[in-house]
Amino acid sequence: MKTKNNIAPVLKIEALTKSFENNHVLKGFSMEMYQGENLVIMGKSGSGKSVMIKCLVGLIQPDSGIIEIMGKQISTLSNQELNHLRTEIGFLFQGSALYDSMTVRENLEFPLRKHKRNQKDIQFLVEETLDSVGLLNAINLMPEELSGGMKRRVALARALILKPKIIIYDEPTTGLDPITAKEIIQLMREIQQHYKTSSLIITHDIDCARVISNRMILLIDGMNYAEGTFQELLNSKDKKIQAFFK
Ligand SMILES: Nc1ncnc2c1ncn2[C@@H]1O[C@H](COP(=O)(O)OP(=O)(O)OP(=O)(O)O)[C@@H](O)[C@H]1O
Repeated sequence: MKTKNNIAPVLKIEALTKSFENNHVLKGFSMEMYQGENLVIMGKSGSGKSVMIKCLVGLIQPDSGIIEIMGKQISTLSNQELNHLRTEIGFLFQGSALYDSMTVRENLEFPLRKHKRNQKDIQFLVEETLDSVGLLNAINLMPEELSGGMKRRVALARALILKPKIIIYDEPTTGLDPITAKEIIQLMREIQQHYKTSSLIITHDIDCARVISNRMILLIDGMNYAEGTFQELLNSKDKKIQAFFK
């Protein structure tokens, strides 16, 4: 396997293509992500970020290309192996997507049920994870009783509860006021330090990208058009790159 400084990537995408009829969305997108890094992917609306994530987690089939997660090529895995691999990945989707009819505790218990843990372990994990997002006191509340920022924290706790090696954040600050967005970004940084996860962050929020990214990739015209640190990309003279920072 190709490595950088002898470290294998936790995630590797090579020459990914996906079209919907004449709409060629991904045209050979490649990237690598390494353990412990916060990698931000930016791209204009409709550039194919969600399509890329769906390919990554096996929700849609790419037309061609290779995806490796922790050294495993996902197209070669059985459903059972794929399901197991998915437990190593946490997701924070747009809009939080909590179950409205369940309490915070039940929302967090839900992903654990499938994994045959005993009630005592479940209770411990739920409380530990809620504490790590600063919301232990909200454990018995219903989602409708939470603010937007609290909902996002609970969703983050749910993404973390199986202690994933990779977390995928899809627009983590969308719909939040600037102060709450800053709090969520700060929490993402703390979580990365505490759990040593690798984070793939899809965002339009340039402030979020500046604060959180160790490295960024710009998805333009279906390709990995540019990658580098925030500062490197900010200093670029390329007009397509500059457009992101205006
Ligand atoms: N299931 C599908 N069938 C047909 N076209 C699709 C499908 N899913 C996505 N597309 C098309 O693929 C393109 C990329 O969509 P995608 O949702 O990945 O964009 P995005 O970069 O995530 O945008 P946004 O930032 O607005 O969320 C769009 O033109 C979209 O219409």
